[in-house]
Amino acid sequence: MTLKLGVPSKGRLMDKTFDWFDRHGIRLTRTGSDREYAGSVEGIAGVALVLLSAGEIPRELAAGRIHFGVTGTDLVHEKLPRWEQQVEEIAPLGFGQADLIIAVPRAWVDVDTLDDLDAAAAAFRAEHGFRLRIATKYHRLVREFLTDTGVADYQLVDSQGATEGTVKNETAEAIADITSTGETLRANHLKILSDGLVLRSQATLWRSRVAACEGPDQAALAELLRRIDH
Ligand SMILES: Nc1ncnc2c1ncn2[C@@H]1O[C@H](COP(=O)(O)OP(=O)(O)OP(=O)(O)O)[C@@H](O)[C@H]1O
Ligand SMILES: O=P(O)(O)OC[C@H]1O[C@H](OP(=O)(O)OP(=O)(O)O)[C@H](O)[C@@H]1O
Repeated sequence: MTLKLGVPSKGRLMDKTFDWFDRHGIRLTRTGSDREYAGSVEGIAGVALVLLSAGEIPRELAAGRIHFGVTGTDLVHEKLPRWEQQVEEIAPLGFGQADLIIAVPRAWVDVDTLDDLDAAAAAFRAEHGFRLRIATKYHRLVREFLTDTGVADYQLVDSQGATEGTVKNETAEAIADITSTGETLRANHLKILSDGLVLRSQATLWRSRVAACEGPDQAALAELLRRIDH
């Protein structure tokens, strides 16, 4: 069976992933029109490129529909329960670094730590009759983190994008999202809690443990692992 390599189909991760494989003697290219999600692999036989949304690559790996895939640590940890059983981390790629953090309005001068947030959440509930809302798309990771750190009186509200805007829009009081330069947080008058780092993420090459059993082309597999020094 052709060895299938899943790569983000657009944006910052796609270009840097192509560069990374190029440095390892494997040339990935998009083919067809700008809009067509088709690609080719040169420099190694028996490998096919599958262009996918970064957010869907964890699921495709877990289902065994791709043998290898590139996506962020954050997306694998969020989307795959017990991810270690489903995928193997082959190599961090050194780009796409982002921190998943908890942030609150800068104007909350008394709230700098998770303990402060816990106290603020209890006070918020007493005053407003509903739980303080934290907007995020990282439901599993944030819930686990807040449980482990003892923050209780909150609710998660789903935000699939522009999460930092939810506080200004009054659909949430706090957020949990990834940050890289910190500019989006600053522009939206938010500050990171001093102990509010949930996860450090970067783009990573993963191997499906499920697809490994389903017989990819062994020569292609050996050659790919040799090229990436694994
Ligand atoms: N500002 C950023 N700097 C560096 N990495 C980032 C940044 N924002 C997101 N990332 C990383 O890029 C990866 C893809 O993020 P995201 O889910 O936002 O993808 P997307 O570009 O919206 O793609 P899609 O909608 O197709 O899934 C994630 O692993 C994330 O950690
Ligand atoms: O710390 P910074 O360098 O400012 O980057 C952080 C921003 O980048 C990502 O958003 P993206 O551009 O993917 O848009 P989205 O929020 O609509 O997903 C992330 O969700 C933050 O909003």
